[in-house]
Amino acid sequence: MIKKIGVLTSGGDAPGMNAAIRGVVRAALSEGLEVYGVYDGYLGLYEDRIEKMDRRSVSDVINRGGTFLGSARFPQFKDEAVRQKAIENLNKHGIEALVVIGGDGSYMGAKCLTEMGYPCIGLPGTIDNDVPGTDYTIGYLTALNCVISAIDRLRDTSSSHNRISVIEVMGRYCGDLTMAAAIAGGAEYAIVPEKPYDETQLIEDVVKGIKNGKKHSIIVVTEHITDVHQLSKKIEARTGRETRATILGHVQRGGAPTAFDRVLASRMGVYAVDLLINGHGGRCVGVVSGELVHHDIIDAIENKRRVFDEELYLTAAKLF
Ligand SMILES: Nc1ncnc2c1ncn2[C@@H]1O[C@H](COP(=O)(O)OP(=O)(O)O)[C@@H](O)[C@H]1O
Ligand SMILES: O=P(O)(O)OC[C@H]1O[C@](O)(COP(=O)(O)O)[C@@H](O)[C@@H]1O
Ligand SMILES: [Mg+2]
Repeated sequence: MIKKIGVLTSGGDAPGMNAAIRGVVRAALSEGLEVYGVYDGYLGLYEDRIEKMDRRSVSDVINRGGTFLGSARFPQFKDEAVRQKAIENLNKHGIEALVVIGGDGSYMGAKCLTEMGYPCIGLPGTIDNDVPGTDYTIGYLTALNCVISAIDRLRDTSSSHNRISVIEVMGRYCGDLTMAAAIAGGAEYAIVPEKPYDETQLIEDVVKGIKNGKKHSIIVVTEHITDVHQLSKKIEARTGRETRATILGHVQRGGAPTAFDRVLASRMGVYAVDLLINGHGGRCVGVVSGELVHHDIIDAIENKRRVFDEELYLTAAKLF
């Protein structure tokens, strides 16, 4: 049976990553395994910054946002020779399998290691909710709460000033955060990457809203679709209403994880260790309809697509 495992966090940090590391470390120790933490994701793996963890290593972290192990973007990991060095480092420590907590990019890294014969388990950790094979990623719902509270605040001031508010939300190329925040924040318009964007139509809809008596409007837009400052200027020019753009930025990534994310992360951490002691490597973990599931990581990346939630989209359309 497997005796030594490693754990790392990679890509953009997400609230609940600490709870997931803690789940992996404590479950592994409870099962009699040795567990090693890797600092700063694949970068630390390459640079051999690896330390043995004990139960106290993960004390006082369950409530903290971010990741105490650190994270990194390390594009060099796409290079096979770099990954080979990482595997050599793992072998040197006698670490037989690695739990990777991260988003779609980190999953690619874990898939590549698995293809090179080194077994990995992927846990979905990203605010973007863009990982295949799971309904929710660790950190998504915490970030969603943050976005909603920002929208609430912007609503207060934009309604006081009869202004239009354009709010840019993270998500990379996934509109889940935008869609859900728009519904929960009572926004008038949600612009997401999964649907065509028609700027002229949007501006005319805003004009129509004003004609129908709207005193202010909230438009929520996923990043990378348009320049929200330019869009605001165009809306202001067409409507004659003051319009302000707000890019929420990295505040969305921080803060204490919600109860849901702490529980989800803890469950997934324990589940990852269960998979490894039962001889499963090369898997990625998800939660589907409340149940934990695991998929082949290579198949999940090559063949599973994130399905856009049409029902949510249609619901939003009736509420705006
Ligand atoms: N195609 C790939 N092959 C190997 N490693 C990758 C690949 N894509 C991403 N990675 C690794 O995963 C890291 C995190 O990916 P990134 O997309 O930045 O964040 P996330 O995992 O949160 O989506 C990258 O910095 C890189 O080290
Ligand atoms: O922190 P950075 O490097 O500026 O990256 C910002 C990106 O990271 C995210 O916050 C999280 O994305 P990942 O989980 O893919 O890392 C995206 O929503 C955003 O586009
Ligand atoms: Mg990603």
